[in-house]
Amino acid sequence: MQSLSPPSISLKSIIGTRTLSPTNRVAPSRHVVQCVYRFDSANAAANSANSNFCGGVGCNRADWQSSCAILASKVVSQQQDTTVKSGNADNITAVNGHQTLDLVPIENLPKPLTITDLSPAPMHGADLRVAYQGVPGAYSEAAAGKAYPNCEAIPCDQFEVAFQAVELWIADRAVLPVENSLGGSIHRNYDLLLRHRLHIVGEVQFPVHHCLLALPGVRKEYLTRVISHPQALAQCELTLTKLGLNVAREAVDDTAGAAEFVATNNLRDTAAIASARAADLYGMQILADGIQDDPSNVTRFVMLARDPIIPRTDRPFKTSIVFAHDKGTSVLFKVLSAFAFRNISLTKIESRPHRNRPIRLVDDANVGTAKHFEYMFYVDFEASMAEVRAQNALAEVQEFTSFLRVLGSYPMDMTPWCPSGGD
Ligand SMILES: O=C(O)C(=O)C[C@]1(C(=O)O)C=C[C@@H](O)C=C1
Repeated sequence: MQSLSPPSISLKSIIGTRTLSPTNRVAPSRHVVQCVYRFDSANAAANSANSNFCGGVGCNRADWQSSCAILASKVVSQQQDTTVKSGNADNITAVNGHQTLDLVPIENLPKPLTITDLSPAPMHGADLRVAYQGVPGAYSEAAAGKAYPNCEAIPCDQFEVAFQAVELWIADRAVLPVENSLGGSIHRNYDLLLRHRLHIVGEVQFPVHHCLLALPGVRKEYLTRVISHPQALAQCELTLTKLGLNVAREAVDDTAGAAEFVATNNLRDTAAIASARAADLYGMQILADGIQDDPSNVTRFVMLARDPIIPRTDRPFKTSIVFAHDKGTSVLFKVLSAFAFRNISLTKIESRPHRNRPIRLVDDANVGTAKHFEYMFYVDFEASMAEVRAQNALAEVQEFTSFLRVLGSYPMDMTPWCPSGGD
């Protein structure tokens, strides 16, 4: 990943802040159903017989019991002419051969929430409000539209702000990228998943189709740098080189923000990697289309909510967990065998530093002190927490681990594969 070289670009300085009006807020729902996941093997069969094992809330066992609540809020869909809506079929038009939403003048685009905007306040429920990181035209906005077609997408200037927007009832959901097929994991969001108490309630896999954008009239030869989100730069690295663009790469907070930055500052020596929709929104021309190094470039986003959904067995589900062990990686094989013995496929393993205890010292009087790095392991597996085999697997995992948390059990994205479709 390229880091910013001086002068660094602060998107905050170009997008400013926004004060929330009362109508920008979400009322807490009154319809709340409680439920609890139990991984106790002795209770597993009973839990499964009681199809959604709702009703019990007491977490009187170990800390790996995740008690939770299901929000049964009724969301009223309502069109608001002044707001950019992601994925609303009525607004879609074809521009430059791409599907885009109707264009909105830049000054009317919603400004991203910042950390200083976050204050909880009730509101009278309208559309489902979905927080994403970036500015309008970001892939995350489009992913929010795919996940919740009639939602009101709320831009946030940082991932952390999107988490907090949901926790403080400013938004109902957050849609955040966790991994890309070329660029790999978005580590920041793994760390934030652990730090916050939100639940994963769904996933969307979104085809990411990058364009090289410049101001109208600018030619490739004028360019001295390319700016974008570090993931986008990584996903286009080979193609940029093939295009002869051996110029500086600079990282900014999001792809559409890069386009906005070039447009706002009238930079004729700088290109942005972003979506065709960002080109439309910020008045940029597309110098090159489809510049991702692999045509089937896909980013996986997770949807987060304050409360989990009830796991089911009538469609494919995935479950995401995070665990740690006092003795570090030595336990990994045992943990993973709990899934292998039950024929449960893992779809992802990620490890991150154990922030509370990053180093374990092992003293040996004869040879000195070994310094082992400690990790948090994130695992996604293909089963629903409503299945006995998943409950039994987690009961076993719990025996080997000192910390275990279920991040969510949610439907897998099974939408038909269309790699060139999204931007
Ligand atoms: O910058 C954006 O447009 C984003 O939505 C962020 C993001 C990411 O974080 O990976 C999302 C999808 C693409 O992989 C590139 C960037």
